[in-house]
Amino acid sequence: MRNLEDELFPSTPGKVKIERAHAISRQFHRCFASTSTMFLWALFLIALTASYLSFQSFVDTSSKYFHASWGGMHWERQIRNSAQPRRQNGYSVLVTGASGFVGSHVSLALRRRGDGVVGLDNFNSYYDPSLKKARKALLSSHSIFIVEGDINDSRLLAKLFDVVPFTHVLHLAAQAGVRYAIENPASYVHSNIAGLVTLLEACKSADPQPSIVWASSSSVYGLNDKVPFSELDRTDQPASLYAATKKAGEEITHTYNHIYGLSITGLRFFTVYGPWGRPDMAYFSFTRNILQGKPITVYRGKDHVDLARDFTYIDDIVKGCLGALDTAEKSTGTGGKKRRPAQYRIYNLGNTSPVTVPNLVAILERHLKVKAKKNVVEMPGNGDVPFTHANISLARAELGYKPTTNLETGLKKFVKWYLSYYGYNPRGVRNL
Ligand SMILES: O=C(O)[C@H]1O[C@H](OP(=O)(O)OP(=O)(O)OC[C@H]2O[C@@H](n3ccc(=O)[nH]c3=O)[C@H](O)[C@@H]2O)[C@H](O)[C@@H](O)[C@H]1O
Repeated sequence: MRNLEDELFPSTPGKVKIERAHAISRQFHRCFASTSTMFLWALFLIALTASYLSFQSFVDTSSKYFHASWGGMHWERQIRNSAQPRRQNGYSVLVTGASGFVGSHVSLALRRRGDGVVGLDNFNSYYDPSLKKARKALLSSHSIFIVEGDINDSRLLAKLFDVVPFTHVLHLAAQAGVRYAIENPASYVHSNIAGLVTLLEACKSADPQPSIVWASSSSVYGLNDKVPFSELDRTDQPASLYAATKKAGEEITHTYNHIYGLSITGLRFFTVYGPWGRPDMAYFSFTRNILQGKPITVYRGKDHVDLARDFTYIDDIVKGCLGALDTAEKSTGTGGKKRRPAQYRIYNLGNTSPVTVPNLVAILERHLKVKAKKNVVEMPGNGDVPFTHANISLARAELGYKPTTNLETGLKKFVKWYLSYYGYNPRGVRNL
């Protein structure tokens, strides 16, 4: 009986050697053949994986592209229409942050007098984006088109300047809020530094270069205690990262003015308030809480001194912005080089009459006809300054800036708007 070994190795010795040799060689070939097959399979799999990955990245990139809310002939037509001035020698203004508080007001004012306006806004969720969408709808009803995009998107900016020879850029897009900088410092660097530089790069390369008017802040005066704050006062002691990024913006814009001939006007806004305002600001959140019967926190300075702000009404700020745009000279650069020195200006846009925070609350109580539940606490060390007070002589002389609305009147208008927008609904949800 042949055992298993016999089966494998036949009994003839000589033949065995030969057979064995053939068997080994066959096995070797089989083995080699299977190794090379495996190798080929492995190669095939690697190639498949690689092509899958590159396809995925293509899909990612293109989906980013295809899903971007900008681009295409229809989009370009909307941009051109919106940028078209309706008056002789009217401007074509790119307004960044156009769905923001100040941005929406100035855009409407520009449109009303016949200038062309294209808005740019990223609709971030720092505060309720539905308010920004509502402002967008308002602008849209006045034929102002707002591009949904970020000032950090250099391709988008290049495209916008490619489609429209903007005469002016009103740069209001920013991460606002003094105290939020403690929670999210990176957002300030992203918008107020990186975003600003990306925008200035686009402006510097644009042909023609636009004139730039942009929002700095009263917060740059920081710990300065010489009042009222004048543009000549020191601004090297910021109390918050917000203030530091705005101060950095003033230095950065100076550099672009110096090297590339961009015409620059920086406006230091003093606590702007009014209808369609920012829900994160004290007058707005106090109103909401008072109406909802919730307590409000009122900060107080050292030695029980009340905090005070030079609250400035939005319509006055709008006039200041228009004055700055109207007196802005043309930029002097081309092809990334300046041909001669360009205009560089900084102005305070305040109200010149500071009001204490308890006084602000008292005015709101009167207009709302509701008593506030106040929690008075020591001002936390989170970036606040005890007071602001603008000297506006320069803006008055050079921009024709003349604020006319006091806090009493301005808050009355704000409360009227607030109640019509949100209704009396105690939850503060908009009644549609
Ligand atoms: O001029 C500016 O450049 C800045 O103005 C605004 O900052 P501020 O002047 O700090 O306004 P805002 O927050 O309304 O606080 C007002 C007062 O209420 C006090 N305050 C605030 C909140 C609170 O809960 N309690 C309170 O007492 C608070 O201590 C303060 O005394 C913009 O937000 C900012 O983006 C920037 O534009």
